[in-house]
Amino acid sequence: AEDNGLVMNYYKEACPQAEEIIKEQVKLLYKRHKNTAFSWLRNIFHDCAVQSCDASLLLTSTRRSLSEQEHDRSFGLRNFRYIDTIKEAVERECPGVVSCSDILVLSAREGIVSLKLMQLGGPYIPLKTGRRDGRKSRVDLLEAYLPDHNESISAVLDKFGAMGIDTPGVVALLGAHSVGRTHCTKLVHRLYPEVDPALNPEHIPHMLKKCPDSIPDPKAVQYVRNDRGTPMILDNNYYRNILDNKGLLIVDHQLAHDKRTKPYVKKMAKSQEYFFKEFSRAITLLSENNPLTGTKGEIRKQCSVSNKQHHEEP
Ligand code: HEM
Ligand SMILES: [Ca+2]
Ligand SMILES: [Ca+2]
Repeated sequence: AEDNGLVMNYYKEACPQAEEIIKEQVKLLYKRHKNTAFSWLRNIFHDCAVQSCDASLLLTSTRRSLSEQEHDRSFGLRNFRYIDTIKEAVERECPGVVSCSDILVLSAREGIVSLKLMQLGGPYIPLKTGRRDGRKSRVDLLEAYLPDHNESISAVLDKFGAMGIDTPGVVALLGAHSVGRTHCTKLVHRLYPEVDPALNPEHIPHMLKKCPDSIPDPKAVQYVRNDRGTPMILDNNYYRNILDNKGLLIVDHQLAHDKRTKPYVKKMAKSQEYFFKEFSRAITLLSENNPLTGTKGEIRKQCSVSNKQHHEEP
């Protein structure tokens, strides 16, 4: 990320209020729908890790192409319509200036603020801007970039390593699972036909109560909270959970047991400060993955459709 074309406060001339408007909108949305903060945090992973922070994630399906949102690894992503709310607020002030990819990245930063990171002594993460929006959804490439919930730690480290994110960075990013939820579809293989013996027996009754069916109705909203202790707070409780065998996903569990990652898990479980330091470093790296700058890409008018599509299908 030496010179990727991104700069601090890219919009200072063309739209000086941009970052403030995004901050205000994320705050207002959080007041009305707390779970929007989880979405902004998850979005930065699902967009930036898939080739580029180019807002490819935000494109919906068209006649010709399937959206990344429709992939099984995107299951549970939500609140996209509120990205439009933020974009519309920015467009009212400066039409056609601020990219959806910058909105996605900055909303993640503000979502992190809503999740109390700063109140706990964490930093306000300074992030560069100047990203432009891609024109295509990359569903065909998604599996090559986004690890699945049961992937090996080796594969996870490789995928993040390709973005320049090292082992402590990966361990810190998975700390995002200190908030939000996981649907039963991603968990039932650990409960049925028999309970995974690696799970903490104290955690099992709760999981069985929340996921009572071995084949959950995909339409029913059945889920377990990622961190029962502090579900709305981005803290280091995740690391204590996974060391205690209360990690929900196989990757969460493995993170606490693989010899490459375990030392960092222990360190982050002990030190909130160390977690915050690594987390903000890794979020910065993730946010700068392979951006489109200069004359590449476009500034989308509406985040869910590329500009060309916008004209073809009004
Ligand atoms: C190996 C990497 C990862 C895997 C396999 C993974 C997988 C998952 C899965 C399966 C869920 C549950 C979705 C659902 O059922 O609704 C989830 C939730 C979540 N993930 Fe990850 N994740 C990974 C890394 C990350 C990273 C790096 C971040 C952010 C920096 C992140 C943020 C979140 C958040 C905030 C939620 C809760 C979403 C909500 O409540 O709406 N994850 N993840
Ligand atoms: Ca992308
Ligand atoms: Ca928590």
